[in-house]
Amino acid sequence: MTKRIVLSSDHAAIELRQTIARHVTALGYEAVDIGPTSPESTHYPLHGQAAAERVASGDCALGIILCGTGQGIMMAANKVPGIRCGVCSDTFSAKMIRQHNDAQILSIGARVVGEGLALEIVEAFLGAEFEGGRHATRVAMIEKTDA
Ligand SMILES: O=C[C@H](O)[C@H](O)[C@H](O)COP(=O)(O)O
Repeated sequence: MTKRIVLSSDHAAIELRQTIARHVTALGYEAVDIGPTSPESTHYPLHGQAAAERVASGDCALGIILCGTGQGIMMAANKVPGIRCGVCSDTFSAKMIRQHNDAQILSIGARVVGEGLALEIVEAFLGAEFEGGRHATRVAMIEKTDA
């Protein structure tokens, strides 16, 4: 089955989010872009939580969220129980948040990284798998704080 990837952002990242959604589709995933589409100012917590809920419910396997810095929307997503989201501005971190932290959601700052790097960050995140082992022990320790 095609992996479903949810995408959302605030107003600061609409164009980059749409570019990433097209790239995700070209890579063979199903992009579930939940908007917004209007350039009007909006509130990143709404969009971070909405994407995180799609992942937490199992509707989507992974997520990619964006705001100006990637920070605010990441903070909002991480408030949803069971969600692990990291902000990445480099490909190494994007790979490692999958391999070591089992992050289901990648956050990117549209005012921080350019389009070319953002697409490479997305590929690094989607192309990596959780390694388990000692990392699973540590992720379980994070999960305990949700209980
Ligand atoms: O972490 C928050 C994000 O970077 C927001 O995208 C940013 O705060 C929005 O700022 P403004 O309302 O000035 O466009």
